[in-house]
Parts: sequence; structure tokens; C-alpha cells
Amino acid sequence: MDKGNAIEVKDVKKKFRVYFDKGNQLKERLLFRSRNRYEDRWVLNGISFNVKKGEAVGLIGHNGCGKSTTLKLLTRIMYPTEGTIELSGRVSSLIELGAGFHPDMSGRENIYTNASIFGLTKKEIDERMDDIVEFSEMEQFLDNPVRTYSSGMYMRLAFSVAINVNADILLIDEILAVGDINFQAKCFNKLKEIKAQGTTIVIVSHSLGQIEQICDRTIWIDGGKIKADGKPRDVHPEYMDFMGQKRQVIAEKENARKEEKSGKKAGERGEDAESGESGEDKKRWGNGHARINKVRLLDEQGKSQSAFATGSPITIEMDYSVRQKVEDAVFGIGIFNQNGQQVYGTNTRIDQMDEFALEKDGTMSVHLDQVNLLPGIYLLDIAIESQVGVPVDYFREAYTFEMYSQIGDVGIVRLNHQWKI
Ligand SMILES: Nc1ncnc2c1ncn2[C@@H]1O[C@H](COP(=O)(O)OP(=O)(O)OP(=O)(O)O)[C@@H](O)[C@H]1O
Repeated sequence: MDKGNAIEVKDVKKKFRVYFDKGNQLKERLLFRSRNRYEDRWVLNGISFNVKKGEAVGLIGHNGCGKSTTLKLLTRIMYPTEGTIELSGRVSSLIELGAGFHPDMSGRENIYTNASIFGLTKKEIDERMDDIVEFSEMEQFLDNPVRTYSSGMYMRLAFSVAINVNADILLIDEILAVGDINFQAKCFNKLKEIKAQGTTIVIVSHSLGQIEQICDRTIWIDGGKIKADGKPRDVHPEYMDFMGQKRQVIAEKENARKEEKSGKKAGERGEDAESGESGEDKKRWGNGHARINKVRLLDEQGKSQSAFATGSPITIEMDYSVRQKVEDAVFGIGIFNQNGQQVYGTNTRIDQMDEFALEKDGTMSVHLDQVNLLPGIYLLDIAIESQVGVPVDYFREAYTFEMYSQIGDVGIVRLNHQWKI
């Protein structure tokens, strides 16, 4: 093993044998009596990487890609099917927090047993006891059996032990799932401190922001292999794009399903559309003189998309058909978040566009220069009405789209800003 490395992973493969249920019925049980039906599932297909001493590395990838499995292999909770893993130094892990806790023993007793699992002597534990207790903020409960703890309290204690054992290598799975917001912030700061002291850290997280703040490097796992390995600021945009495209496919399917449903509804309703709101379809109403047939959201290149980066331009295109001339028509859009809160709405009357009538089928478009909505799912309402406010076609949730961003600012919209000191 290279002296400068804390971790060396060479061509590691991992498969799980997944056994199928034999079934509950007698017939099924008899049928499968002599056979154990199973499938070998390869989760890792040959991954290799080294982590230098003192380096902090983040593992990213979509759900089920094998991040936690990689971490468990590093902790030796499980072993690779093929390949080798070498580690140099004392390892502490925040993976299965409190896995070694005994429910009937007190918090204090558990600190002793748990810390000894990490390789500390009684003397070393005595020396660190104050730090562990202080960090956990659990002093008043320390002599109660841990079965009386809430899950958050349990986590606090386990976390406090794991970060106070002075490990050379710290392995962490989704760390900020621990405790309440204040405790999470405290854990996060402590991690930065631990890193500054030269501890090697490997973190699994879905929060790219967290990884950017702590890690020097990101490893992206996909399809059982390493898809990218480099500086977080280089790997994360690539990953965001990839995930954006995946979401795009899902959102497109959802929009196609909506379109098909609304098409069917239109056919089903036929002439009844004249009668205004249909009781069976609360998402669409109007006198039916004109109708929105298709909605597209276009990116800068004019390509139809369902996921956009915060701050990018979007053009909304609406194809409509006309059955009966609509005098003084008004087109409107409304954007809502998933809580039903309207984040924006406007129409051609508010924007003082010149009056126009709808006489034949056509396309209306509205260009939004800079859509500063923060990451989340948004629903778009489209409406045609006549100047006096009679709904012609109000199409609620006509389109679903998603905004994504790799900046961690919070809220609904991003406000353009500059800091100065
Ligand atoms: N003990 C096991 N037996 C069978 N399959 C397993 C076992 N542990 C994990 N897997 C499978 O291995 C794959 C990878 O799981 P893993 O927990 O490593 O994913 P992950 O990348 O950490 O996902 P997430 O982001 O959802 O936490 C999954 O398909 C999971 O079902």
C-alpha cells in the first residue's frame, strides 16, 4: 500500500444473492419445495480508487447505485465478492449509528462499550467522556437506559461517540439525517473541524452542497462503475445534467399521460364543452369556443424540455384550436408550486398587449427571460378567456416541470444579489 494513501480500493465487485419468496399458497410452496429460487445481483462491477491521507471524498449517485454498499465494504461490515480493499489507520464509521448499543444499559455504559468497539482503552474513554457527553448535550439523561431515549437522542449519543474516537479514517453515510436542525449544524461544523485536523473522510450524501463544503473530491458511481472522479465543482454539474435528463424522461411521461387524459376528456365531452364547467373534470373548464391542445416548454435552443436550471430562459408554447371566433381573447399563465402556492401569474391583458381575436387554429407563445424559481416541481396553468373574463378554456395543471440548481440557496425564487463588506 502506498504510504500516502489511507484507502486503496482495487477492482472491487460486489454481488448480492437475492432469494425470492417461495409464496404463501400451499401449491406454490410445494412447487418450489426443492428449489431455492434466487438471483445474483451485481451492484458493483469493478471500482478502483485511492484516497490520500487527509483527503475528504464524497460519493454520489442515484438511489440504489451502490454508495452505501461501497461504504460498508470500507468498514468491513461486508466483504467484496472480488477485488481488494486496504485501509491504513483506525476507522470510525457513522453508518449504522448506535448499532452496538444495548437498550437496557445506560447512555454512559453504552459509551464505554461502543467506544471500545472502535478500539479505545478504558483510560482513553475516560479522557474523552466529557467531550462525548458535552457534544451530545445529553448529560441529564446519561444514566437512563437508552431504551427510554427518543430516536434523535439515540443518534446524538452514537454520533458523539463516533466522532470522538480520534479515528484516522471517518466513513459517513448521509450524516445530516442526524437529530434536529441545530444538532445537524453542529455535526457539520464538527466535521469541518475533524477534516482540518487531517482525518481522512469518505461521505455518502445526496446533498451536493454539503459535499462541496467538506470534500476535495467527488466520486460518482453509476451502473456499478465509477462514472466520474474529480473536483466537486467539475463532477457536480455533470451529475446535475445527467439527473436532469433522467427527470426529464420521467416528467415527459407524466406530461404525455396528462395530454392523453385531457385529449380523451375532450373527446368524451364533445359538444358538452359548451355548457361550461364539467363536474367530472375540475381541472378544465370553459365555453369551449377555443381549446389548448398542446403545451411545450422550450429551452434556449428551442428544444422541448421538462427540467430547467434555475435562472435559465423558458418559452411556453401553446397550440390552440378554434371552433367559434373568440373576440378580444386573453391568454394567461399561472405557475404554482407543489403546495398549491401561486409563484407567478400574468396574462396578455395585464401585460397590455394589443387586443386580438382568435379565428383559426394557431400557436401562442410567451418568453420568460430568466426563470429564477428554486429547485422543485412546478405546475403550469394555462387559460384562454374573453376580454370580459368569460373562461374559454381554463386548463389547470396543463404541464409539470422541474427546476434544478446546484446552488444551495433556499426559498421559492432566487433574488439577484451581490454581497459587499
Ligand atoms: N444485503 C443486501 N441484499 C441484497 N441486495 C442488497 C443488499 N444491500 C444492498 N442491496 C442492493 O444493492 C443496491 C445498492 O444499494 P446501496 O444501499 O448501496 O445503494 P445506495 O447507492 O446507497 O442508494 P441510496 O441512495 O438509495 O441510499 C440496491 O439495489 C440494493 O437493493
